[in-house]
Amino acid sequence: MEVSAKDIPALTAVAPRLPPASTISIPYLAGEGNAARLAAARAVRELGFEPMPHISARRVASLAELQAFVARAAAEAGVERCFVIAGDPSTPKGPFPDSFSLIDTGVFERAGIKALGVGGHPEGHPVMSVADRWEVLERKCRGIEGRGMAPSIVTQFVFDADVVLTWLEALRARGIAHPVRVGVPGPAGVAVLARYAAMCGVGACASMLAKYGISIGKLLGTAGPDRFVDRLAAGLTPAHGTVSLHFFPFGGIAQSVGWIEQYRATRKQNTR
Ligand SMILES: NC(=O)C1=CN([C@@H]2O[C@H](COP(=O)(O)OP(=O)(O)OC[C@H]3O[C@@H](n4cnc5c(N)ncnc54)[C@H](O)[C@@H]3O)[C@@H](O)[C@H]2O)C=CC1
Ligand SMILES: Nc1nc(=O)c2c([nH]1)NC[C@@H]1CN(c3ccc(C(=O)N[C@@H](CCC(=O)O)C(=O)O)cc3)CN21
Repeated sequence: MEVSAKDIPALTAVAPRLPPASTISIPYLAGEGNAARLAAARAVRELGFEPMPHISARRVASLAELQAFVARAAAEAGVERCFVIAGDPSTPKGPFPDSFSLIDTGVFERAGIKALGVGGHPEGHPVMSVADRWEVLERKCRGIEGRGMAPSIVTQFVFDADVVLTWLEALRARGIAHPVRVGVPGPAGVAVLARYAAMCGVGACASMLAKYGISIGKLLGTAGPDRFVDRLAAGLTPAHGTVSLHFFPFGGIAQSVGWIEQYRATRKQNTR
């Protein structure tokens, strides 16, 4: 589950209902600085979860800033896993244009970080061709492994589970065997989901939205990932490797946790 600094009170409220040691991602939002994200990481640790701060390459001003952030995250919040991502700014703020340039500093393993997540893009990517995408993903994973850390992949959210299944097949066919967390939008109002899709550059045509359960004629309604998770669970085979979910709680933390509880209760046979 992804929880930003300002959502820590909401996480605290539902904490007893989440499995202990769940990984909680702390995204790098434009409005939240390093101090706020460090405080969030400490709070996540104190609640008994595993904090995974995101580092957005294009938002980091200097190597010194990166070193200080990772060192403090490790020392103050016991952080052992981070997620590296390029980030949306069209011009990098400092010396890091992409995720690989962060990995390549050596800062993470030197600070005792054990696992690094990178982004996957089942539906395509705003700036890279298909071939570049695979090459970049392989290079990032190799870089992480070469530095003695464990790579994992967290995908950008999509609305169509078939797109994810096809992408997973291509990923495994290329020999990339690392665990994947599939980004899934938690339940939210249809207009909210459409707004996040637009903000995050996620293509959401009517037929994909329909597969998620969103009908264009019902913009005032809400939609949850029931059909998406059903379809994904039905389509997954051992050949798809280790796959779990990463919730983007666009409709609120409590709503996503409530959805997970309800889904578990009604579809026990599909959960692992
Ligand atoms: N997968 C996910 O969960 C998330 C994805 N994103 C977005 O996905 C995009 C790609 O991130 P990564 O896969 O980490 O790429 P990356 O760091 O592996 O970079 C791959 C290539 O794309 C170029 N690039 C990346 N972002 C760019 C941008 N905003 N403007 C111009 N060129 C850019 C880089 O310079 C590099 O050549 C980012 O813009 C990021 O904001 C953001 C948050 C979460
Ligand atoms: N391209 C891209 N950039 C991202 O930053 C990003 C993704 N994709 N995909 C997955 C997550 C989702 N993320 C986001 C992006 C923006 C907000 C954000 O601005 N939230 C505002 C409310 C905006 C609104 O409701 O219109 C906030 O105050 O929380 C939150 C999470 C971060 N991640």
